[in-house]
Amino acid sequence: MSDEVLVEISDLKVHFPIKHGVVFDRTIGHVYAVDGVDLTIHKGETYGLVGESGCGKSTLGRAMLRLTEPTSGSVVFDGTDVAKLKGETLRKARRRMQMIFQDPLSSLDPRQSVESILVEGMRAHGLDKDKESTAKRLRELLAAVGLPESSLRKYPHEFSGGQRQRIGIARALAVEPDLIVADEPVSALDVSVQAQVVNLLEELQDNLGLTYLVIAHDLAVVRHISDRIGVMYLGSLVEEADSDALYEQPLHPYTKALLSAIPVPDPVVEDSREQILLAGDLPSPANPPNGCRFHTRCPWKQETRCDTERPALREVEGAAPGQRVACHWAEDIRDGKIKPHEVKPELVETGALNPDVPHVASVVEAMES
Ligand SMILES: Nc1ncnc2c1ncn2[C@@H]1O[C@H](COP(=O)(O)OP(=O)(O)OP(=O)(O)O)[C@@H](O)[C@H]1O
Repeated sequence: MSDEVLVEISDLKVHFPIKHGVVFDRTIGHVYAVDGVDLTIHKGETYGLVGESGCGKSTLGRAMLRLTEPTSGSVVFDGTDVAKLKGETLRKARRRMQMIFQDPLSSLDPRQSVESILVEGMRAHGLDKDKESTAKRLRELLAAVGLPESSLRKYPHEFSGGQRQRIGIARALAVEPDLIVADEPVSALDVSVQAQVVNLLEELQDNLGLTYLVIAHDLAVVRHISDRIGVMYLGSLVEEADSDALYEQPLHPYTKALLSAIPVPDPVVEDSREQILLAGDLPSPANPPNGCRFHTRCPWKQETRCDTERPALREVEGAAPGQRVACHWAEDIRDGKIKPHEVKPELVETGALNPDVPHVASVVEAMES
């Protein structure tokens, strides 16, 4: 990873209008899917974006690539503001930023052969110069993702889930991108296959100098491949840090809760660990709470600052270099000066935060073996 910045996102907002009415389509509100995100990705790094379903991760990824139009803010890619690009310049910039999706079957056209899928993007960007060099490139792409040459004549339904994801990766690579946004790239795959695809992504990054934004709700997967991690909650980043620092000393109550839901394989350690339970459901992004968005579920919530003042993402003394947190009380919570409130058992609602226990443990094991 270099110090050179590839993507700089500033105060990015994506608000989807909520329409109502049969004759007149009135806007009666907005879904604040992304609501003021600042984020920097360096060349060659893997930035992991985590958070519960619905917190705005995919929308942020899509807005970065301008597949979704941002409401405001800027996305500067390699020195150029993507939001200002039009026509040919936008098309050129898009070649350099590709996306891999969660469900390769629905993102690959079932009527197209693998050859046609791979050539399509190359053709759109004028990279299929002549028959011979295109054939050579197709062979290289398949070799890079570990598929046999015979795959070219086959159709998506003839492959397994893991193989289809390899086709999706080859399709992204076909246009020689610099940045790949991988939206839940392995969550639809079997555990053993997940590790293979994650390892392939890492290998490709080493060989081709790619930069990744990996979106996932599964912290185990993100930890393994990310250099840095951003934790999202209701449209904004609540914490950002180097991967190891985030796991060793999480500062935001939401990050602590997410991490405490990951099981540790050692039962003695597991029993002695603090389990942070969150009260209540994730609020609707159409009606986010005032002040700190997390205050309705936070075990450390303090009157009245948390309900009224939205905390900025900031550095905290004594934290790891580059670690930033959006909590008014991060130091006091870390130093034990503020104790968590007791959560009434009937209010406890951890479903969304409680990953499937054996699943997460086995992914980690498979990746470490
Ligand atoms: N095109 C759209 N129009 C209206 N609302 C949308 C649109 N796309 C997403 N949303 C809403 O924006 C919010 C954020 O969605 P998003 O898909 O970005 O979240 P996510 O964190 O990626 O979740 P998931 O993992 O379930 O995809 C959700 O409430 C979603 O319903």
